[in-house]
Amino acid sequence: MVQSFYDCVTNDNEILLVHYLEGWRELIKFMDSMGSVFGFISHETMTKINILQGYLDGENGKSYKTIKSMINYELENQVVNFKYLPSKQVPSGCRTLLRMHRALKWLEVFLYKVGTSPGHDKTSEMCAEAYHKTLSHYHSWFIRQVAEVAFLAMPPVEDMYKIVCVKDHEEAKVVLLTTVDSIVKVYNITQELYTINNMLDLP
Ligand SMILES: CCCCCCCCCCCCC/C=C/[C@@H](O)[C@H](COP(=O)(O)O)NC(=O)CCCCCCCCCCCCCCC
Repeated sequence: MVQSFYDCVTNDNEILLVHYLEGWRELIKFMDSMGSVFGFISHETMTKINILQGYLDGENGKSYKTIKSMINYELENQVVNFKYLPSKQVPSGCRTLLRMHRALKWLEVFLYKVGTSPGHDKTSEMCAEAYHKTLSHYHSWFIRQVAEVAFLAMPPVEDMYKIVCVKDHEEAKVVLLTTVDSIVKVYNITQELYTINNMLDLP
């Protein structure tokens, strides 16, 4: 997963969509190993990945090579709707990736917390705290309630160490902070692209 997010960024600071999606697929594997309670989150994430993969494999796939080229292509071809979400069309790549981009901020804050809070074993609290600071702002009341319930099922920190294949907090800190580092790079580049194109609020 770290490798995919690392490989995402080219020397010109472009983000390769194929690796971005691979990183997300790896995250889903972690989530799936935490239990079926997270199934709906996993399913939601997979739906978004599949939309983007569909564009990447489609006839205009070359235009979806990087996030920047996707934005340019979709803007030039009026694929992005700034006013509402058309119900009968596949959502644009830009609005789909924006949802994942917002979730990436949650992940960054959460992993940083786990990596820098030795002895803090309440992953559910750290997860909820990260969610309140980030992704929850974009979710309806209903989704927020469902998310809160799912957080209660988060495994204890020792189990999370096993999931990320480390034995104690010291090792976890190195792995998690390296991960955070690569996520931050990807997040910042994406954020800048969405900001200059006025696309941070796409419906
Ligand atoms: C394993 C812990 C998982 C905690 C996940 C925290 C985020 C919880 C949010 C759950 C909401 C999902 C339900 C659907 C939301 C959608 O309404 C909403 C908006 O979409 P729309 O505009 O098309 O309607 N969708 C989204 O915001 C996308 C949410 C994507 C959530 C991705 C979560 C990824 C989690 C990766 C966990 C990896 C754990 C790694 C541990 C080492």
